Amino acid sequence: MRKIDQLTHRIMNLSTPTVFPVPFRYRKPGYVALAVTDLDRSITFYRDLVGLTLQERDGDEIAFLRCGTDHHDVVLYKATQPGLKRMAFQLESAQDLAHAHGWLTELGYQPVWAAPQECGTLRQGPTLRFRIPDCELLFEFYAQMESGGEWQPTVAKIERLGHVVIGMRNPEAVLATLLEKLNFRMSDQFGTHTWFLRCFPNPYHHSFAVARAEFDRLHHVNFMVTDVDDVGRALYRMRKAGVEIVFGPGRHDISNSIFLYFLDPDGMTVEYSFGMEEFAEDGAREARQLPFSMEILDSWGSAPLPATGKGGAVEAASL
Ligand SMILES: CC(C)c1ccc(C(=O)O)c(O)c1O
Ligand SMILES: [Fe+2]
Repeated sequence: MRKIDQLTHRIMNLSTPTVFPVPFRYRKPGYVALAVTDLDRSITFYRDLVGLTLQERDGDEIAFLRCGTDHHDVVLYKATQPGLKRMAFQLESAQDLAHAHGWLTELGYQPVWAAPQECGTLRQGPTLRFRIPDCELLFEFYAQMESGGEWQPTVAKIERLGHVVIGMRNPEAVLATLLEKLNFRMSDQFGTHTWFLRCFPNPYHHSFAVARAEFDRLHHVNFMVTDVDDVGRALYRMRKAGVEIVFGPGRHDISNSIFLYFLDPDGMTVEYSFGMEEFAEDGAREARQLPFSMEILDSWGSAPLPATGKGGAVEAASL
């Protein structure tokens, strides 16, 4: 059997923990922390063109934006280089968070509790951070975040922060950890380079996805919208504003989502999508190993421009 087939066979059989059930459950992808080179420029983009609301800014260094009732779904940090600072997941409860701490410690991942002052700035309860082997990405778990109050859509009826896709130089190692140790479930593999994962038991086809890349980097941040017209209107809004459209509009036959990808001011890729396959907690279908084909990637017939998914490294800063 070819090495790549052996690899695929191994990954596709990773879908449940091999030791015993992982002692915590996810509520949802919580928020994404991005490094941007010009805070005002990015606030204007994510607020006026993407449609998030500026909830709060901490001087000229940090901005909190939301697309729902949580205090933030995106946190922007002023930095010299654009990139992905961390990916935060909300767990189902404080008990899940406590169990996660013990579990991650047992695994030797040396999780650390964010300082109380930072939790205050983030308007979050206890917040855990850690890295996993062979991966630069900083993961964050929390259970409580202050509410930002009712959320009123503006230019788009965003439903939620949908998913984050990361490029990984060692996807096999990262997948083995995510699937065997961190309670992710595989929804589909696409070709030999992209794996779509659910943070269990969140039902959406993917909250997190891993793509093979030459170094650990952000591929894109996705926002799920309520209406297909949100995608159509975005196409013309972005064109009018001189924002580069890099892929779509189209339909991913993987998750059945209608999509549009465009670049933020730092060249980081943002995706709007409408519709997505959902999985029941019990009795969900098996993961598929889909062959790479452009028709599956976009059944409408578009193809991604080279700039798609290229902007921004995963920040390798200390915990
Ligand atoms: C091009 C990327 C990695 C991709 C492919 C498929 C879907 C989907 O089926 O929803 C995505 O959301 C993607 O971002
Ligand atoms: Fe996506």
